[in-house]
Amino acid sequence: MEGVDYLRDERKKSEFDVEAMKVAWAGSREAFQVSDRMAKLVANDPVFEKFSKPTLGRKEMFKNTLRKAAYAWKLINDLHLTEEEAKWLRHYIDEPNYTDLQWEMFVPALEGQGSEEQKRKWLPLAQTMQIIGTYAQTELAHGSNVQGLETTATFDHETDQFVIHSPTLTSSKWWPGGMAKVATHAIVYARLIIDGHFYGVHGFIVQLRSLEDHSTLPGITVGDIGMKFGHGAYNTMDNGVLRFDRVRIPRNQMLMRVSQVTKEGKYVQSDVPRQLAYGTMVSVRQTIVSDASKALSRAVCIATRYSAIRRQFGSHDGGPETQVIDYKTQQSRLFPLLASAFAFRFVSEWLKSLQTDVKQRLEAKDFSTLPEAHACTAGLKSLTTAATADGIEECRKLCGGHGYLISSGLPELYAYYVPACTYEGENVVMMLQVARFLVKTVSEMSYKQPVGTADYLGRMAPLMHNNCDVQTAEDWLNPSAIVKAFETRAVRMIVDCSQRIAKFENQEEGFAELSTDLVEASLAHCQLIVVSTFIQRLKQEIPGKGVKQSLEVLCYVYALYLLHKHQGDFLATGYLTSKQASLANDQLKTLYSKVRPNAIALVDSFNHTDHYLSSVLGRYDGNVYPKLYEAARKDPLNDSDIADGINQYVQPILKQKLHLAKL
Ligand SMILES: CCCCCCCC/C=C\CCCCCCCCCCCCC/C=C/C(=O)SCCNC(=O)CCNC(=O)[C@H](O)C(C)(C)COP(=O)(O)OP(=O)(O)OC[C@H]1O[C@@H](n2cnc3c(N)ncnc32)[C@H](O)[C@@H]1OP(=O)(O)O
Ligand SMILES: Cc1cc2nc3c(=O)[nH]c(=O)nc-3n(C[C@H](O)[C@H](O)[C@H](O)COP(=O)(O)OP(=O)(O)OC[C@H]3O[C@@H](n4cnc5c(N)ncnc54)[C@H](O)[C@@H]3O)c2cc1C
Repeated sequence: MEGVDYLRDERKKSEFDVEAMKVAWAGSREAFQVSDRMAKLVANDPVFEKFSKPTLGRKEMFKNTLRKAAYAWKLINDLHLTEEEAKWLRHYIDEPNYTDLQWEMFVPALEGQGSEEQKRKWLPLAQTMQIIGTYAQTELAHGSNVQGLETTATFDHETDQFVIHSPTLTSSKWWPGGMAKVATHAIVYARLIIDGHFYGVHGFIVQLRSLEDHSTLPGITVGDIGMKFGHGAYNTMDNGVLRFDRVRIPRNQMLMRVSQVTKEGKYVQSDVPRQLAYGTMVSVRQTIVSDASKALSRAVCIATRYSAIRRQFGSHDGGPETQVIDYKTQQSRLFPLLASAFAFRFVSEWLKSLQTDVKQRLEAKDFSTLPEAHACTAGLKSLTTAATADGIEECRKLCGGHGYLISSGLPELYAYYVPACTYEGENVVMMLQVARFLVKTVSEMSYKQPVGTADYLGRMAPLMHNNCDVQTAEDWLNPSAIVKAFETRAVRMIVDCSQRIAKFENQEEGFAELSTDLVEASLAHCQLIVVSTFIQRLKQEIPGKGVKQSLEVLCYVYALYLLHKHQGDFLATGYLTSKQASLANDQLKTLYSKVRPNAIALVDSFNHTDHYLSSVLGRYDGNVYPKLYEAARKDPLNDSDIADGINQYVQPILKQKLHLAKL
């Protein structure tokens, strides 16, 4: 039997309706249809071929990406694609490029931070790509500490302009995507100075390049910051360095929704919180959570299909060897990642609805849910990107040696993905933001009832004293037992930190001293959100034979896997006995055997095309070995029998007549 037959057999084992599961994964039938249409459009168009990418040099690779982006823009216009379709199209093209910054950051920054007048002027230009923008916040010396940025924007009364300047080497903007070679404009974050007074960091629209011939404008120095981790992965993007030598822009190019500077040089803070200036980061963090489930599902799909095809050991009578997916150790590493992909998918949907709600409230000048939305987005960004980056690497290992080949699709996926742990808020820094929110919520509880994702803190008294009543492994198959365990662990960790901070004379000092524990408490809080959201999702109607049941199994796998992984927390907080923790682990192993027959069908439900996966190991048809061999044959080193350099550097060594004694 070949891999093709193995996957065919696996698909027959499925206990649920795969087509219905595809809809559940996508969120709705319409969402499925849009993404499916765009996936096929990209996969069937030779312009979007990407197998040659690993062999291209940086310049060729960059040019090739520009070509694809231009063609994609033509398709978007010619086919009158909707915003949603265009987003999926870019997603399936699968090469980071300047349009990510244009659509994910530049346009949202104008929308979220521009005044009505500014939006009227700049948005049509950006939305029709007459200008191309980037988000220039991070500098050589400061990324996380936004208030520490050094670039200055000094108001000049006489000319009614701001003077944008890079006073030091360390104030050079460093990292913004698309900035080195493509962007014509940037939202530049700089310290506002009026009459020698500092008014904090604000965003300014600055033109970098001529719209006539694309040359850099006077006073601007811009370039690429150099190759990044992994060859093909993120090197299609021109992350840039940018310096200003007293560049002048009109006063009306400061983003003026949150605060304004008048013609007279008066600084006016409007009635919206100044944190709204960070709104672009919040919206992109939500997109990043959604991206996490896509990246993880991609890696899991490759590793699962390959694990069903790969056989090692176990043949005693000349019969077939054991499929590696049947090893319990393989299952215990793979299936929690499969469950995590679904968990992240559902939590990202929930986060999107939370953001929509916050947006509507902001329009009505209700800012009450902003701190919670910030904490949720920051925390879930951190949790999902960290787990996804680790998960992709685990999938590479699950594929043994072949996982290390570029043709497996995993090394480049990892290299592309791993900076998500750093950009848009370094993960530890983000968890500390969650901790601030939690500690503050606890300290305000005597006069303010916690709401939303923090509402369980309001039930602190029972949660501090309850004990787990699980007695058998089956008792763990109960959503309320699971939620109670996660709530109790989180509440006890947060309260413990809060009480210890309160003992410090200086609270900031206490916070710093306890920051490692605080990060763990924040993680416990965020895991509770993911687990509860999964459980809530299962309370909704989910059509299709066996779909809900399969998702229930995955939900328990996700929760009990976390419980097992973090059992130290659950035991240390005194909620569980070691016997109950061990029962949870027994149940987890039983659940793995329920996932096993459905594993291939579950990864098929992601509806990933072979083009998108770009993996010989993850091919839908399972024809792995012949295609691995074929891919290897195509390597440029195999173009000729005698490679360049052999005659020059190897032959002379072979032809030396040295005697051992002389060596
Ligand atoms: C084969 C492989 C290839 C595969 C390729 C596949 C490619 C696919 C390609 C395309 C697909 C298309 C779809 C794309 C989707 C992809 C996603 C998009 C990716 C975009 C690309 C990435 C580009 C990256 C950009 C960046 O990184 S931009 C820079 C981001 N920078 C940061 O995030 C900085 C982090 N720092 C901060 O956020 C803050 O400064 C801080 C740490 C929060 C500051 O803290 P603090 O000093 O306390 O701040 P204060 O200003 O004093 O605030 C105090 C107060 O405010 C609260 N606060 C803080 N922030 C917020 C906020 N945002 N909202 C509300 N409130 C906030 C804070 O909690 C305090 O509150 P209290 O006073 O109450 O305590
Ligand atoms: C691929 C990529 C693309 C990017 N694109 C853009 C872009 O388009 N536009 C843009 O403006 N920026 C961009 N960035 C920059 C990115 O946003 C920053 O790198 C990120 O915000 C982290 O900041 P930093 O580099 O200053 O890290 P640092 O803050 O210097 O982090 C270094 C270490 O210090 C720790 N640390 C920092 N502060 C604290 C603290 N208070 N407490 C405890 N530990 C702390 C961190 O946990 C980390 O371990 C990009 C970065 C990458 C890698």
